[in-house]
Amino acid sequence: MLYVKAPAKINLTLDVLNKRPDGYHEVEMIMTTVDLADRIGLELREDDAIHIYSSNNFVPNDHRNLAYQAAAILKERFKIQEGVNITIDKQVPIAAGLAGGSSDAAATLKGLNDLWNLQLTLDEIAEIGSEIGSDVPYCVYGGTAIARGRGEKIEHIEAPPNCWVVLAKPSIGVSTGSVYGGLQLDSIEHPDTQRMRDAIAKGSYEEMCASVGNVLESVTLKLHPEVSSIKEQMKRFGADAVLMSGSGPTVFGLVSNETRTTRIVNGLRGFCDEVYAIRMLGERELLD
Ligand SMILES: C[C@@](CO)(OP(=O)(O)O)[C@H](O)COP(=O)(O)OP(=O)(O)OC[C@H]1O[C@@H](n2ccc(N)nc2=O)[C@H](O)[C@@H]1O
Ligand SMILES: Nc1ncnc2c1ncn2[C@@H]1O[C@H](COP(=O)(O)OP(=O)(O)O)[C@@H](O)[C@H]1O
Repeated sequence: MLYVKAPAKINLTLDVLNKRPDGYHEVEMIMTTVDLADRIGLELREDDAIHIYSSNNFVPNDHRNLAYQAAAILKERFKIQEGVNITIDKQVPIAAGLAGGSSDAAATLKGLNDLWNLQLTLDEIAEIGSEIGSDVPYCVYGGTAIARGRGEKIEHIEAPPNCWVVLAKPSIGVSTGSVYGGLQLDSIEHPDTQRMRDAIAKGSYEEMCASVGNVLESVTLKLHPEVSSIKEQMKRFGADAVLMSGSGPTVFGLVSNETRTTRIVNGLRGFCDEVYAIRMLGERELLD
């Protein structure tokens, strides 16, 4: 069995520039990997089948699973006669704005590239990943990056200043498509992506905290007011910056010290079922 890590991401910024004729939105967003990951197990089968196993009942076990789609696309493109058992040890909250499914797909592509000896480069794997979902190419590389286009054009940047990240996921799932669909393009308050980029380049934690922003936040907050109260609680307990990740509903808080991190986690436990205190993992080479 080959095991591959599939880490979650958070969006430090997420801006939407316009809506494209193909229905997708042109984005500009800074993403960074955090230290919370699914573990994907890959085991080849002699027959032609792809089987998904997961102890989490919310993980689809058929073609709807993005890891299944990753295996299917490689099998078809490279005419592979073998099948594969894919075991997903789910640690990343589902439908949360943390790219868990996309990261599972990316890890499956990378693992099968090795097992089937396909000798694809990371760029080639990312290109194939873009057919599965907009976030998959970023997940193939991991680390810290600016994503553009519909999310698939990746520019790597340096890691942000390290800090604690508190994640709080309310027990609702959010559909990414309906959040993008609910966006009022003429009344967007754009985050300052360049300011975030400069803050990261300077290694300034304070500037980074002052520059977070996500245009999808107001859409999800309207649909799910509980996200708003989690944001308020996180601020009240002392996070230095608080933002929703991706299309939500997970809220993350950035915190510079451990004592305050513990206080925030304890404070949130009464309000929210899923709370995690983790670290940023913004360097690509730390991922394996
Ligand atoms: C919002 C973000 C931010 O990182 O992440 P999540 O909240 O999913 O983690 C991403 O843009 C999500 O990427 P991903 O989840 O891969 O989206 P896809 O499967 O490609 O698309 C799902 C749906 O979202 C909408 N969509 C997605 C990406 C984009 N740039 N414009 C869009 O309008 C489309 O309606 C599409 O049908
Ligand atoms: N491997 C997977 N893990 C989790 N969800 C998956 C997976 N494959 C497909 N899905 C489906 O994709 C949807 C979005 O899941 P996920 O990738 O966790 O969220 P997000 O895109 O918000 O980060 C879920 O509703 C789930 O049914």
